[in-house]
Amino acid sequence: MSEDFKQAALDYHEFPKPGKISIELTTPAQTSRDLSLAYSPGVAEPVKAIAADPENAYRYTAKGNLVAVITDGTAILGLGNLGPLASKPVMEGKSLLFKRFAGVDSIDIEVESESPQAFIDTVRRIANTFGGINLEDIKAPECFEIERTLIEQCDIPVFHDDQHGTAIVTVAGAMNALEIVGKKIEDAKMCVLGAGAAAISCSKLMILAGMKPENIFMCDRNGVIHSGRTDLNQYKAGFAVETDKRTVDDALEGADIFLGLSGPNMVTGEQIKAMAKDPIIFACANPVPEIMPEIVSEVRPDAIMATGRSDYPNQVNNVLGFPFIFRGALDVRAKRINEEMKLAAAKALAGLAKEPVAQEVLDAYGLESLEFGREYIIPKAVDTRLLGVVSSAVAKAAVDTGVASKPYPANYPLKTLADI
Ligand SMILES: NC(=O)C1=CN([C@@H]2O[C@H](COP(=O)(O)OP(=O)(O)OC[C@H]3O[C@@H](n4cnc5c(N)ncnc54)[C@H](OP(=O)(O)O)[C@@H]3O)[C@@H](O)[C@H]2O)C=CC1
Ligand SMILES: CC(=O)C(=O)O
Ligand SMILES: [Mg+2]
Repeated sequence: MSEDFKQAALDYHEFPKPGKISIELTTPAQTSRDLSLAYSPGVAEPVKAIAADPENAYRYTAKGNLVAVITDGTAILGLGNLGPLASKPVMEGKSLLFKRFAGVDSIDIEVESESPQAFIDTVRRIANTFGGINLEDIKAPECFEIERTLIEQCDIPVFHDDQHGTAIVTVAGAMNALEIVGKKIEDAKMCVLGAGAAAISCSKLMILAGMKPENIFMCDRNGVIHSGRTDLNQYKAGFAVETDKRTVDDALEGADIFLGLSGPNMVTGEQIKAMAKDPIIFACANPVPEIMPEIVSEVRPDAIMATGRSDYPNQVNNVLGFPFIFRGALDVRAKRINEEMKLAAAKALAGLAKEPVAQEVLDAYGLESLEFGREYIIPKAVDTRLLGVVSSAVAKAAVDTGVASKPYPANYPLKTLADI
């Protein structure tokens, strides 16, 4: 990043007001009567209605369209454990994306917690306020138990974005990339660098989409996760394979897909030379990928390349998932976000990339044309059709699998934010 760009990023966050989000009123609050309705004495009426029936919270408060973005700051992007306060710009950023792309109101909450249990207790105690909880940037392995327990204890959707949002977008991109190079997911071999929240969840969804577990070579700091290792936690152990491969170089040799969910500049051009023909390289660490696209195009011009960033083609980033997944889940008041809803979202994303691209999308990216192919495997974040296509696929899957408390909405598929 140039010094100019770094300063521009700081200025963006400082001006015109510090931060990226604020709260707006939805009802009039000008006159004495307005205030009597909004506050005392009028507010007592919805209070009594909710006390009599908790469902009324969805009718009389902002709960139904409000998602908490909650973190402990232990895995902020690929920057590591910099603590809750430092994570606030990322969490405000997620709130910005929720509102901008899917009309979901959201507030960031950065929790200082001494243990996973303390974090769980904090989230559980404030869950009533929200229609959904988006867990963000919580490191593995703690994130798995945190999410599992909160799903069990809360009656609203709890979704760890780094796990499932990332997995949905990765599977969508990988399905399309494999189609473009004429390979089948059942035959594809994948080297995964990283064995944390995102890597484990992406690998699980790839298996659900058809990849063979024995074709996944996952690597952590100690190399390939194989059946001879005795240092694995239960989540990594689920990916231990019977193999002679030991290093990242071994795992890359002959691999059809490289999926990087680790940290900056972890692999070199030399290392990816050994991948199979037409390699698919998803270097998804943020903000600096495992390998830069410029290096890949030099050594492997036959590669399909994706990063998590907005400034290169093929942005494989959970921004394409979480706003629309919550939109669909909230609108049918789903109790949880299940595997069927995740796969439906992935398929909807993959399908949209094959449709003609709107002029407004081309304008936003300064492009003359764009069509399904090596440089366009996944829709652009500003594509307004994402709202309708992904949220309706998620809502339909929720209704079909019995986790929705409301029917498929009459106003679906949504065309614009004004339809919400
Ligand atoms: N594009 C996108 O949409 C997303 C991208 N990401 C990116 O993925 C990365 C990981 O995030 P997340 O899963 O949440 O974090 P976690 O802390 O849960 O996992 C990090 C993983 O990276 C591994 N790792 C770190 N350094 C190395 C190394 N030198 N060699 C091998 N493995 C290494 C760790 O290995 P070990 O287990 O040995 O400690 C760990 O398994 C981040 O860069 C993040 O920005 C995450 C979510 C979404
Ligand atoms: C994109 C994202 O959530 C991450 O890099 O952590
Ligand atoms: Mg994240």
